[in-house]
Amino acid sequence: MTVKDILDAIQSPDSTKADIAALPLPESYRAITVHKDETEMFAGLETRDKDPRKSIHLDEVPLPELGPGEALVAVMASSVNYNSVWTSIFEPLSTFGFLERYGRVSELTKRHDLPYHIIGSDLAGVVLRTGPGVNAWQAGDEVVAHCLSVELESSDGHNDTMLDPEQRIWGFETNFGGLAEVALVKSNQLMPKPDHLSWEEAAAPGLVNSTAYRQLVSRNGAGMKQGDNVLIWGASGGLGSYATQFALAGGANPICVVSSEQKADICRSMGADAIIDRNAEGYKFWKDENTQDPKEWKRFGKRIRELTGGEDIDIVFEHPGRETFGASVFVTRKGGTITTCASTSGYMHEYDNRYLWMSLKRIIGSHFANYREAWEANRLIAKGKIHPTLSKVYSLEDTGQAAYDVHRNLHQGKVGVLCLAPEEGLGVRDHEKRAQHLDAINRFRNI
Ligand SMILES: C/C=C/C(=O)SCCNC(=O)CCNC(=O)[C@H](O)C(C)(C)COP(=O)(O)OP(=O)(O)OC[C@H]1O[C@@H](n2cnc3c(N)ncnc32)[C@H](O)[C@@H]1OP(=O)(O)O
Ligand SMILES: NC(=O)C1=CN([C@@H]2O[C@H](COP(=O)(O)OP(=O)(O)OC[C@H]3O[C@@H](n4cnc5c(N)ncnc54)[C@H](OP(=O)(O)O)[C@@H]3O)[C@@H](O)[C@H]2O)C=CC1
Repeated sequence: MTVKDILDAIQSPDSTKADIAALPLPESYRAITVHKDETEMFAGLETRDKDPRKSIHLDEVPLPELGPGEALVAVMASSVNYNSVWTSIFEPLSTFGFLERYGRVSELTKRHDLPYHIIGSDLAGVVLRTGPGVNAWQAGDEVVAHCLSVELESSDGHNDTMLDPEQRIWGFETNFGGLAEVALVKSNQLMPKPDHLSWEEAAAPGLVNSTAYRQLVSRNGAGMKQGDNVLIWGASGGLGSYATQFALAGGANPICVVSSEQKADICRSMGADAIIDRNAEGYKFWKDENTQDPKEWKRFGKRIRELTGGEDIDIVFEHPGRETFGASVFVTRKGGTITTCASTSGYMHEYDNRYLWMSLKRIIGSHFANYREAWEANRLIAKGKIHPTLSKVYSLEDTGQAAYDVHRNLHQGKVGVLCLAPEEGLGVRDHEKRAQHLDAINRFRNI
């Protein structure tokens, strides 16, 4: 049995779930990997000069053993997330350290500690097999997978699964990720594939949509409410394109920061009207590598007040990190919230703490989403209330180029990858629902 036979069975209109369940599993499959013996290949280079096209490989790999509570999924499509960029440039750490640590947890997790790391934290596809103890899902189910991997053996994670001491991001801190023809997931990562979307559209939102949902909407994050002024950095990027949609759909007032007129247009087409082009307006929050310029924070804050009719920011949706964090803390209103999930430009932040404590502001750390939050975020996609922001789609062979584009900020919204799907546009089941949302679904395409 080869992967090609599996694809044929999935694509055949006559296949039943029983047929898929009866398919023998392939011994190997193609997967995007980075190699442990190459972790030093970029030593001495600046971050921006580390080229994912050099470190990302397409390899034939053996199928991993299926354990209890797990599922093997035939991956029709995946997407590029920034965590795969981090893995491919071995920053801030080599992810092989995560695999080694996971491998020490149990006999079964040893499988993950390999000299290659199959990366990728999103997928849309079809369940091939489930392990012992899995009842909610069966072979043939069309699914997407979120990227929260938890052991749940400790009480710490039973209120909010993100707090599990063995919480990991699948395809980043675990092996057998989604940028591959087959992926291994825990069955509690599975969610129904939105039926009005193609495989590549369904694979695009998962990670960023769930993260933006927790960070901005959930009470575990900023708990956004109607009328809030929400400053969204990178408002047309991966996270930001979902944060902007959540702000608009939730009756808040997004103030979108972008770096080009083209990106400003995308935000306008989503329905936002308060937009700051950080490039055109030339904000320079740092005078040099070690000194910030509070006058620039103030100029930025004045611009926000012009756009809001004199109001300041209730919630900052932060992720650029070092470059913007001082400004983010400054422009937040008294009692407001800065919610952060990343530090793309550097994780050693500096801000003037007087503006935080004297004005009773709060900084909230947020990371991915718990199962319930991921499910709620996916439900909004399935209902057509939030839409994928897929711009460009690459083949599995070209994943290195796709990751390069994201690393160099050459992309818009989300970048998709076809894994088993032979072409774009397949997998749509509800054409009527799709027709109602077609413009929104295609908003980011080919720009
Ligand atoms: C969904 C998508 C998400 C994204 O895209 S996020 C962006 C990409 N992700 C990242 O950039 C994050 C990458 N990860 C990291 O950089 C590291 O992963 C962390 C900095 C988050 C953690 O570092 P580490 O070295 O893994 O863990 P330690 O907690 O620093 O543990 C080292 C030692 O320090 C001890 N320790 C921890 N807390 C304390 C404490 N409070 N007091 C004393 N010791 C402490 C531990 O036990 C351990 O010790 P022992 O080495 O001996 O085992
Ligand atoms: N903790 C978590 O759960 C998650 C963390 N992340 C992390 O969040 C970060 C962003 O991810 P994602 O949105 O997918 O990435 P994208 O690259 O798709 O989007 C980020 C956007 O941020 C803007 N940006 C980048 N650098 C700067 C800067 N120095 N100053 C101001 N704006 C900047 C850019 O927009 P423009 O040029 O238009 O301003 C860019 O498009 C990554 O570091 C990622 O690892 C992502 C998802 C989950």
